[in-house]
Amino acid sequence: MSDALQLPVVDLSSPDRFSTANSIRQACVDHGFFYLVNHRVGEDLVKKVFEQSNKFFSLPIEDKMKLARKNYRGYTALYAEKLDTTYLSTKGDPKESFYIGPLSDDLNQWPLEEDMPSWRTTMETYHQKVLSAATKLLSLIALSLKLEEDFFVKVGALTEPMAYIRLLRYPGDLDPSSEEIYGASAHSDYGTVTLLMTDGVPGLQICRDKSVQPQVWEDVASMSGAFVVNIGDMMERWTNCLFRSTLHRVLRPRQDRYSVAFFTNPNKDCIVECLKSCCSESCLPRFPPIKCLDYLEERVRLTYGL
Ligand SMILES: O=C(O)CCC(=O)C(=O)O
Ligand SMILES: [Fe+2]
Repeated sequence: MSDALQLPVVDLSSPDRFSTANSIRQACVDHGFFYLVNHRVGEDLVKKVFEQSNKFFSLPIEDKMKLARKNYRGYTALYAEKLDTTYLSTKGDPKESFYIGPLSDDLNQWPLEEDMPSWRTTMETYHQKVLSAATKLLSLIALSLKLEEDFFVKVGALTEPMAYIRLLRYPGDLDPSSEEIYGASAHSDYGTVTLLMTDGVPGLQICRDKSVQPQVWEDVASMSGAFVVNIGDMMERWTNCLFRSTLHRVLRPRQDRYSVAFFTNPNKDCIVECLKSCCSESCLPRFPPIKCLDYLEERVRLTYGL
């Protein structure tokens, strides 16, 4: 991994907001991916989330299946998801995951308190902290697009946003002869921004230009303590492809790999439509306006082959 790609670094706590906004713009135009540092999500909390995640995935499969995914929350077993929906031959991705959605409703599923006493509070705290980092980041993204800082607040995106934690485990001990090469097959994320933490085991790759064939894939180096942030498809639609929703995938690891993704999707009724600053007579909107929930439901349906 010595020649792995180093991404641009964005400092979320820098007092110079305009210069930070400029570096975000550059990173989103060039890569659609960057490292986020000084995000104020404590190291101890991140460590606890990985410990609790490890503990949950170590449970017997029967126990995990008691919390099987409902209403987009809960456990998905190995091979349940196929992120590359264009790839017809494989059975699904060899990873297991657990989703925790907005804390404001009662739809989340939690392991029994007596089995995992600090699970729920750890995940709830992480949800709140990362959402607040994402909210701050979105205000800088608004600035970077020459919009008012509170643009995403004003369009309702941040009123009860559909924000999800996805805990992930990619097993390292799969049958070496099995056909899957990828732990997570090639995909782009659906929402505005994703904030990813990993345990440092390599595997993440990005394809910077999805229109060039054959595709060129580059390894992404992890940076201890930093989030790897990437732009999702709704932000790509908002910016009329100025900001890229970059294709990425995860190679099947040689040892167990754990990661925690945080997907920031707008409020379910928020309309995502081309920003005025991103279109002109010579650069027409490439996508029609969509309602966030309709768009997400369609993407999730394809991922699960429903
Ligand atoms: O596990 C990773 O490093 C990436 C996960 C990912 O891309 C996703 O869950 O959308
Ligand atoms: Fe992803």
